[in-house]
Amino acid sequence: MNSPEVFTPPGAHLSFYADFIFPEHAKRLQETLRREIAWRQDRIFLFGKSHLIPRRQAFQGETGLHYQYSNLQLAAEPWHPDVKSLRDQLVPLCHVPFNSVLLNQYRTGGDKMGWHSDDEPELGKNPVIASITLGATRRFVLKHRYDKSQPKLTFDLPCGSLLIMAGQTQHYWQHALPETRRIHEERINLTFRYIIPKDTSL
Ligand SMILES: O=C(O)CCC(=O)C(=O)O
Ligand SMILES: [Fe+2]
Repeated sequence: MNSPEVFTPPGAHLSFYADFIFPEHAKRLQETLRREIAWRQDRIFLFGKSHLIPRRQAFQGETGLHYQYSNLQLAAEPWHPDVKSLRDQLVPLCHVPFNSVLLNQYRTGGDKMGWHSDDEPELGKNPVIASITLGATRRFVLKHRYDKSQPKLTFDLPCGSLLIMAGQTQHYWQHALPETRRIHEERINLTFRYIIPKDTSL
């Protein structure tokens, strides 16, 4: 594996590995996950109205973990073995004991994710998020939350790439995956996270 390209604009720390997974392996993995993941298209409520989210997703990890997102609470499903082996590669690389992953399936360029930060309290302070792309290259953009003079950052994330967001990135920056109508192929994205387990003994 080549060393990453590192980007450190004010308040962010991003490491980009263009070729984290070999192309043939990445392609096979995409096909396996497309077939074997229990993808769901949930509804969220925004300003009193219900919307189908513009992508499909799944949440996996250690038993008992939950991911809270808008009005949704997803309980962790058991690791898919191929997802678990990616986790096992990322733990020593990032020095983070990732215990969960959010999987997103963008069926075509019409599927997308709006501006947000991954700053839920259960991720703790300065969470490290490791993001793997399989399938179509889509544009991933970041913008500073407060300092509008900071230029936007754009990454074209290719199949098999890894982008690590670390440091204060989630406090000072938002990110999004805009729709790209000219793309008709699927992209699958896996964002590995460490969720602080709730102490159930209390
Ligand atoms: O699909 C992507 O690259 C971004 C996913 C993301 O931001 C998230 O899951 O929080
Ligand atoms: Fe995110």
